[in-house]
Amino acid sequence: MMSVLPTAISLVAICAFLLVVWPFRARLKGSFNRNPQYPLPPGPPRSLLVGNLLDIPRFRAWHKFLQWKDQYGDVVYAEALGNSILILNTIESVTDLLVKKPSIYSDRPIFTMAGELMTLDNSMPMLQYGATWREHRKLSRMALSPDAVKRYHRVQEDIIAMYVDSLLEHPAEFASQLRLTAGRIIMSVSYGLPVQTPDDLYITDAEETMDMVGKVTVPGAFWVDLIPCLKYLPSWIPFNKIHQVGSFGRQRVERMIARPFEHVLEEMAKGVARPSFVYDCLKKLQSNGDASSKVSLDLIRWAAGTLYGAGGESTYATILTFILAMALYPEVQIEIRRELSKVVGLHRLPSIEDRDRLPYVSATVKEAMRWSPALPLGIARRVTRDDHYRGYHIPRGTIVLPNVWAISKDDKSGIPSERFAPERFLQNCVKETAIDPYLYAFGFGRRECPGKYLGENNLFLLISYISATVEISSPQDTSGNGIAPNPNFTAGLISFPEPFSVEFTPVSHQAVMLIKEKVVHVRSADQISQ
Ligand code: HEM
Repeated sequence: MMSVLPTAISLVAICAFLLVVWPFRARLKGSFNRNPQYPLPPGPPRSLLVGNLLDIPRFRAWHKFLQWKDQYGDVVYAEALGNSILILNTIESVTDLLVKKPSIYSDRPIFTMAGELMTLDNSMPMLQYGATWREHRKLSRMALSPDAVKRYHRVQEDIIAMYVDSLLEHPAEFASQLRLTAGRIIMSVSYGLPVQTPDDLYITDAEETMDMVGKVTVPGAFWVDLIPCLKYLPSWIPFNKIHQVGSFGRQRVERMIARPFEHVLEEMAKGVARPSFVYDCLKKLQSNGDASSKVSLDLIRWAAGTLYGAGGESTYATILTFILAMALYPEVQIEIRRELSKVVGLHRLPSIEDRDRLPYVSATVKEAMRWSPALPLGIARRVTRDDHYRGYHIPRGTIVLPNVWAISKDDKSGIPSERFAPERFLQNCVKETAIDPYLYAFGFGRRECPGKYLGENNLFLLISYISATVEISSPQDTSGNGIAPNPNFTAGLISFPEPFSVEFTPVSHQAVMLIKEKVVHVRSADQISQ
């Protein structure tokens, strides 16, 4: 009895603290920080204890935020358990804050579960805005600048040709093969893994880890993200899984970033490593006489691991969206093929160099990014200093969510936003073109996606190779009627279409032969170099 009493008292004290003091944190902070000249931005009424926690849906919050835009305006303020949240619903407000005030709006919120407990706060998308983040950006510029990505055109074309071949041979696996393809491109860029690699093992590893990351980074997925001091609760407390989940995630993340990196170290030691981001970085370290510095090796390890995590899933999500849209809007495919046959002809496959002469295909790439953006709320930011905007006070520590989904719903072109219509981006088709998704789908300001140029090339090549070779259609029922897939999308940080079925039919014998010849060539070149 004597030993139970202190434990019970401390539990009651912890619970009292969590329930009573913590939720008032923002209010208390606010009353010290608040500039009385400026009120907080408008937003839904907040309850005393939990703020708007119960108003913000755990899944697809972007829909609710769009409704709030109609009720409260472009810039909406909310609170959840003591955390201030600012939702930016227009490109103007995002540009004013995230682009024009980079020193205040380039930090990231702290995710206790994913960041601290699973160690993902070492990865570039989650790194705090500071010296280490700058080092990461410097390294990624070396591999991903507009000039640097030209080196990857060949390998992108080879891997994408193999994907299109898999559509002909194993059409039912179109989604899993696409994920593998997006992963292979990044693995090849980051670690120099061969095109048809026996090391798909690394990709499967990374996919599983990224699945987990997608779930654990949904804002509000864990109470410990809303109330960080919960991490101090001892693991023996019943139902407290915080440390167990954290430790499982940490091991997965460590495996994902360590194994392919060690593979490159081994290949370099044998003298057979292929050029890659890791190879280039390690060579540079060697030439600086810094090759055994643990800090530098760790930095490269994390920078490379981050590329896969950040780049593979967003490419997969965007192209899966394109495939779904093509089953629903066959007229778009007809137009793409018409343009491809006019500009590229029927005797070769498209290439990056054709892009400027393919305005409809380029507009389709934009429409695939707009119709259902891969990151509907971008990646959140955190305000590092008190600020004011449009007469409102923005408190330090506020989490900022750019509502990319709301921005993408603009219909100033006159074409309803629900329709998949590349024409909205073509000056000769509409009076006023829609906002260019390159201004929002890849993020903003200093934290804008560093993989943008590689990503754009992936999207362009995938869309043009697929369209040049196969026609995508809805499956048919027994009476021959098309069963149109439902355009439903998942609810994580990265949102992609929920599983759906489509059919792929070769557009011509000639188109199939072009892909087959390319694949034979890729396979033999790959074998020679192994
Ligand atoms: C369709 C393709 C892609 C889309 C839609 C996309 C989108 C995004 C978005 C929205 C962000 C957040 C930016 C912000 O906070 O403002 C981001 C960050 C990032 N992306 Fe991408 N991305 C794509 C492809 C890639 C690729 C191919 C790579 C790497 C090879 C990559 C690497 C990164 C990294 C490292 C970050 C974190 C940047 C930072 O926090 O400083 N992305 N991306």
